[in-house]
Amino acid sequence: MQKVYIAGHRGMVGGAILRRLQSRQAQGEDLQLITRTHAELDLTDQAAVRDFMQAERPDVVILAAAKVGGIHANNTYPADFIYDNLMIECNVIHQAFAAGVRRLLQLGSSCIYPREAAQPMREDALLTGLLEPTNEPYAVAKIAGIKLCESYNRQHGVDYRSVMPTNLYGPGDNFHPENSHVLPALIRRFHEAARDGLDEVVIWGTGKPRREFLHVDDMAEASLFVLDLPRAEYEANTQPMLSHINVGCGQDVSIAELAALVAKVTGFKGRITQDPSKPDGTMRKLMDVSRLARMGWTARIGLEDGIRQTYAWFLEQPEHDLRAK
Ligand SMILES: NC(=O)C1=CN([C@@H]2O[C@H](COP(=O)(O)OP(=O)(O)OC[C@H]3O[C@@H](n4cnc5c(N)ncnc54)[C@H](OP(=O)(O)O)[C@@H]3O)[C@@H](O)[C@H]2O)C=CC1
Ligand SMILES: C[C@H]1O[C@H](OP(=O)(O)OP(=O)(O)OC[C@H]2O[C@@H](n3cnc4c(=O)[nH]c(N)nc43)[C@H](O)[C@@H]2O)[C@@H](O)[C@@H](O)C1=O
Repeated sequence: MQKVYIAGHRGMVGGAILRRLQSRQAQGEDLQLITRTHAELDLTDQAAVRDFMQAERPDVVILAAAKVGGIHANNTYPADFIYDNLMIECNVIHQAFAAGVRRLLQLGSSCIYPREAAQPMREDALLTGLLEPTNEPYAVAKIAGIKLCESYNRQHGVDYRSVMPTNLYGPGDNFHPENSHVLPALIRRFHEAARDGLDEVVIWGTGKPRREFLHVDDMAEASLFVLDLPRAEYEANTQPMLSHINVGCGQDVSIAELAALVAKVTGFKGRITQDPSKPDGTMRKLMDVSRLARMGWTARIGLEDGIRQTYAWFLEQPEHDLRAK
């Protein structure tokens, strides 16, 4: 029996990972799944995390809890983004180690790479240049997460792994009108405009930045694929001080193209205009996913199909479940 703690199981990614593990359980895999809500266990509280890890002593930890948000939230609450994420990573990774956890997977983000990184961005672009200012505090915390794992591996011989997802979307996303990422924000805005018969939808920035979008079910599958790799295979494909693995689909679209796609899916027929007073952020961040492809995993869910499935899910949710208040 393996005892697996999923931190952040009520979030978009943690929820998708939990569903996959529950379906494995249902198929007979001998797993014990441990979860705590944010209200039950604040991961920024060192003593609470220590007590929890000592009491539960999981075999495996999946760290999918983080302070997460789009460009506006990152730019508006930089102290929350750096403090919460550093504290969560330090507490979960150190206290997991102290409780004897040998294997851990933590989730970073494609924003760890320099703003001007060569495209597509390879893992070895890390720490080669300046970061994008709109999310630098969050990115610094996410880089610290990678370095924490590598340092515990090097000093203590544990097996702590890192995956770096591109921009994610899907069921369970945050549809808040200001603090969310672009895809849920546009699904909500275009849906409401179509519903209310508006003739214009405004998108932030110039529409020219390009982003790569991965469906959360692909992300959950990739996370467990990386977690389940035999240690020798993980180590053969990474380096002790360059141990993270990019996760993406390998294709990007401009924000203007994305808006047109969301308009099509939601049935909005009016004009799409831009608000250039809002930040564009990084102009392009396309992942080089060849490391993960060599190891045997590639994405399956296409963008239009993924948006259609997410929109269908969105339509089924009561307003209060969309984190949109
Ligand atoms: N969404 C995206 O586009 C991307 C996400 N990632 C990474 O993937 C991971 C998962 O993100 P995602 O699922 O989208 O985010 P969500 O916001 O959907 O989920 C994060 C979860 O973490 C919990 N959490 C936050 N702070 C604490 C805390 N102090 N104590 C306990 N729990 C806490 C949240 O609970 P509550 O809501 O109650 O605060 C929430 O359930 C994160 O590491 C994120 O950085 C990386 C790239 C892109
Ligand atoms: C995952 C990733 O997410 C963030 O980085 P980002 O990719 O810049 O995030 P975003 O999804 O918010 O925006 C993408 C682009 O889209 C444009 N855009 C248009 N209209 C809306 C809109 O309505 N909302 C939002 N949020 N953006 C919009 C927006 O102006 C930008 O050009 C960081 O948290 C970072 O730390 C991180 O890891």
